[in-house]
Amino acid sequence: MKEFFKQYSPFYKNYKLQFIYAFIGIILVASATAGTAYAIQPLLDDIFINKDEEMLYMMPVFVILLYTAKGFGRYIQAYYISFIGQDITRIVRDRLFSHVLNLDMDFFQKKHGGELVSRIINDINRIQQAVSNYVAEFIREVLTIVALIGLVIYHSPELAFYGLVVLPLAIWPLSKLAKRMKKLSFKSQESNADITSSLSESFNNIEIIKANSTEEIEAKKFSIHNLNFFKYNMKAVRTNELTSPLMEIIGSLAFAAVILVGGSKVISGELTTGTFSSFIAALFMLYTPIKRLSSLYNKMQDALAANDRINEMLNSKATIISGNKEFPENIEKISFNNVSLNYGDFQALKSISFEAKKGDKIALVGDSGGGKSSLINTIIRFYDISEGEIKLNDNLLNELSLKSLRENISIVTQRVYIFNDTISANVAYGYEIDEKRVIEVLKQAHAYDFVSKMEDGINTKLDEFGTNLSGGQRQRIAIARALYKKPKILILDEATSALDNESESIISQVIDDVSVDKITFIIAHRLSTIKNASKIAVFKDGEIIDMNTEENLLKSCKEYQRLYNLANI
Ligand SMILES: Nc1ncnc2c1ncn2[C@@H]1O[C@H](COP(=O)(O)OP(=O)(O)OP(=O)(O)O)[C@@H](O)[C@H]1O
Repeated sequence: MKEFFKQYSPFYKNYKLQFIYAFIGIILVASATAGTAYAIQPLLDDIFINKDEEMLYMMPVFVILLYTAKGFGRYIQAYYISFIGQDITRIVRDRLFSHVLNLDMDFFQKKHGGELVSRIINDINRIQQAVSNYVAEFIREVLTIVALIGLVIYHSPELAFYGLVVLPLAIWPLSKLAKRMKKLSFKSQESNADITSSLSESFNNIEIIKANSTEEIEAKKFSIHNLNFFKYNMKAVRTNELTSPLMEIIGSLAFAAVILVGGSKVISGELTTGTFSSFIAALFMLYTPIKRLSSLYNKMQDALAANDRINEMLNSKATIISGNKEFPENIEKISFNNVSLNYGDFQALKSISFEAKKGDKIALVGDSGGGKSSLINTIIRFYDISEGEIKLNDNLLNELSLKSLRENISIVTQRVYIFNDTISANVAYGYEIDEKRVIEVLKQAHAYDFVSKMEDGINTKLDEFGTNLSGGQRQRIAIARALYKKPKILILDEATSALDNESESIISQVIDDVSVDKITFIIAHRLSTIKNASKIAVFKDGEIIDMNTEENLLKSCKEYQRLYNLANI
């Protein structure tokens, strides 16, 4: 808990004014609560017993004032405290999202998208209450307790002793309950993340679910996660709700003692009825904030568990570190020297060495799993190599700034990413929209024909998955996006796989034209796509077993002959 507040206290200094207003509210609530208990004594002694008429008119005014002050105090406290909580969580959520976006590709491969969504939304919501409301409630309840304890001691120190002596008894069971709450909160949050993951998986894979009629299977899988969530929540409710009866039973012991001792003092005339009633009222009122404090402590455990999960993410660091050199103005060559790449224990690339020059179109071919995409991963630094070196001109790849490196590389993969925005914003993604250039690259990508026929042309809105486009049209938009930023390295990973033969051959021509001032890598299973490649690298089990022109490979490389024959069956 100390750690938690240490982590969030630096935020508080930005909210000095809001804290002052909230604190005024808290003081009003605490003192009005104690005032209400105090009011019972003059009510009984002066009005009912001494029949004091002046008091009869003063008391109603006093009570209205007390409750108005309490209501007003509660309102400003609630408003300003919520403001602080909402604002801190907004900032933490922004920070967490941009931190996560900057983590390695590997992190995203291992974590489920739904789990990340759950942490950024649900876990942060759970800390919102803790950073603000719980703090305010804590202060308010403590002040109320102090004011009420002051009042009971003022009325009768002896009775106060009997009324309060049992309190320490409650500490041990309450702390046990709190520990259990933290454990349960952690489990409940994990199963909440499972629910979100399961939902996002189902909606992302809806096509395959429908095509295989697996709605029922998926619904059953979901209901298992849902049931787990329910079970953990119910366990948490059981634990949390125990606090209240526990406190009440302990409180009843105190009341019993007070009635016995206090009652006999009233009978013997040592105490007035009014003082005794006011004392009892204060004691009653005292147990409410104490009960609230202990349930606050339990709820805090939920926030602590959420915070542990948030910190786990904030503490994961990117291992792909940016260099500080700019990408060379004029790219001459890229060279691979004995490059290996491991994914954990698995070696995906083994001793790769070759060089590609400006204007080269390097085709990467080979069986599935051969390592072609892994090579691309090393160029764009989605993964860092385990051995060897990659150089751009004479700069080591990892000496370049990541931003500059990625600004100068365009990659088109088989999976096309469309953002929920206009066609022009999708094409110019990450850059200022220059409509002339958008149209130019759409034409190059052979996409302008269909775009210009759309109702709003390049301003037509696409949805997130580009469902208002065909597969081939989506690919053309992706190719236009890749050309828009005038990359110095162009990577096409099965980028034309969804195109018909005619469009594919036109786009191959376009690629030939644009590739003169860049280095182009092309991965394609359709060998017609790579017929104009300057060199073809043949991958097998993470190695390049041969690299040559198609003509030479057909003469001397058995593996290429095999691929060629397979492709031409
Ligand atoms: N992120 C990853 N983590 C662990 N292993 C991976 C990862 N990406 C790829 N691999 C493994 O590395 C090997 C090479 O994969 P890669 O994607 O480079 O092959 P590929 O030649 O591009 O295949 P395809 O033609 O099917 O796209 C495969 O065995 C694959 O399972």
